[in-house]
Amino acid sequence: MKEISISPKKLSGDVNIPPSKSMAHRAVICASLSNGKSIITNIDYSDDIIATINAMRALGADIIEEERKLIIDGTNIFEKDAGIIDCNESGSTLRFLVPLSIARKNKVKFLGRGNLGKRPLTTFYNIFDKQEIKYSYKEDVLDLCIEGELKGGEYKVEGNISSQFITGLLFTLPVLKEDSIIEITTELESKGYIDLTLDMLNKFGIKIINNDYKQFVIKGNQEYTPMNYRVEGDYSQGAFYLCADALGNKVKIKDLDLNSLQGDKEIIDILESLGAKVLKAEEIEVQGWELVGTVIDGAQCPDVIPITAVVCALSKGKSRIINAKRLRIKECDRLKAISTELNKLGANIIEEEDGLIIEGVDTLTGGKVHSWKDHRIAMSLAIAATCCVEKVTIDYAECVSKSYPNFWQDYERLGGNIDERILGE
Ligand SMILES: O=C(O)C1=C[C@@H](OP(=O)(O)O)[C@@H](O)[C@H](O)C1
Ligand SMILES: C=C(OP(=O)(O)O)C(=O)O
Repeated sequence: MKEISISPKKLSGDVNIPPSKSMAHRAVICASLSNGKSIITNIDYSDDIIATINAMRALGADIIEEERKLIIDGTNIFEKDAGIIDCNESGSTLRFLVPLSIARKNKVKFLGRGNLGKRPLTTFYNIFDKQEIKYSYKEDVLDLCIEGELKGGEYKVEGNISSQFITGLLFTLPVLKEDSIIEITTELESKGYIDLTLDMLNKFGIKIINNDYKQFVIKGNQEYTPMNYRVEGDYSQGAFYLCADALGNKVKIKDLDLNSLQGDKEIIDILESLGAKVLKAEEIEVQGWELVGTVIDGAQCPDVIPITAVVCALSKGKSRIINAKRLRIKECDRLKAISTELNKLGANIIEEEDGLIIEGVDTLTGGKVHSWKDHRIAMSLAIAATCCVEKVTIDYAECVSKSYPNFWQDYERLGGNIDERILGE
């Protein structure tokens, strides 16, 4: 276990935001399904992306790793039995690849770690029951065996548990023999992630009709065509620095596309609604000396809510975060985690069933906090530490490798004052 102690200090300088994890997952999957060679550049080898690369290899893709670049040939996809797919802690890898693994008759076992075995999969189990696909799983740890072949047709899927189920089906249904329709039975949350999926599919030659996110019409027998693609910067990670700036740090943020389809771009609107001034140029900067609490809807951008809570904790008056129930089924219960840990630092946050009520305070103190082994909680606490008057110590700091392996190096390069200690397990 790595413990990091941060002494109070503001961050300043330039940071290159790492490539979007969501877009990298999608590019690796689409390239692996293409008949021919694709080159995917600006790759960061985070734990989640490594899981997807290895999973696509297990399904038959040929993937060569070079420095920040992948050469992917999907010509032999589905030509061997998948065997074991280790998703590590990546919900995206699991939910994207469960349907894909049985696009052809297959017998496959999914393994994983951390909270992954506790995150919902019932949407897929309901489909398996309907299609008589054999499966067995263990409670709480991810150990899922599936045997069978997915058929096209009519799918009914809830929109408010995880958009990742829908993305998984959108990757898979075009390569089945039959045509398919997906009906979304409840209001769709995380819509931006479906946009990313549809956009990437379109780039790789797959056509899907989107009837206002209520219904997706998908022709079968389609073919993915290879292409070269550069992964753009990640708004979910950029959010940490945008929020840091709103709290008085001075970081210039590079490689965030202002025209991006990423749903987490909403962090810019959130900061503006709190009174921050966002300077939108090639390098984005935020100024925020008069932040005032407001109501923030988490339905479409769950991943930026923990860091948003840090900003609200230091904004004047009351903020409410609403429609954020899904944060409870991520790497940890993120509503509980962020409220508990920020309160240890002197914040005033009350947890509600599907959100948070945050009464702003003038300053945060310091002390020992728990990362809950969740990358987004650890990084949020590290940004909070830049506003604390005393030292902040964060445990299991290595968990950032799930999405941003160089986070602590970047933090230190920006002047962050950190001390590292390696302890036992
Ligand atoms: O499709 C994706 O890349 C993701 C979808 C979101 O999940 P939900 O749809 O479950 O909210 C998000 O939280 C996750 O980090 C990445
Ligand atoms: C929830 C996340 O990812 P995943 O669902 O892919 O595990 C995340 O990166 O915050």
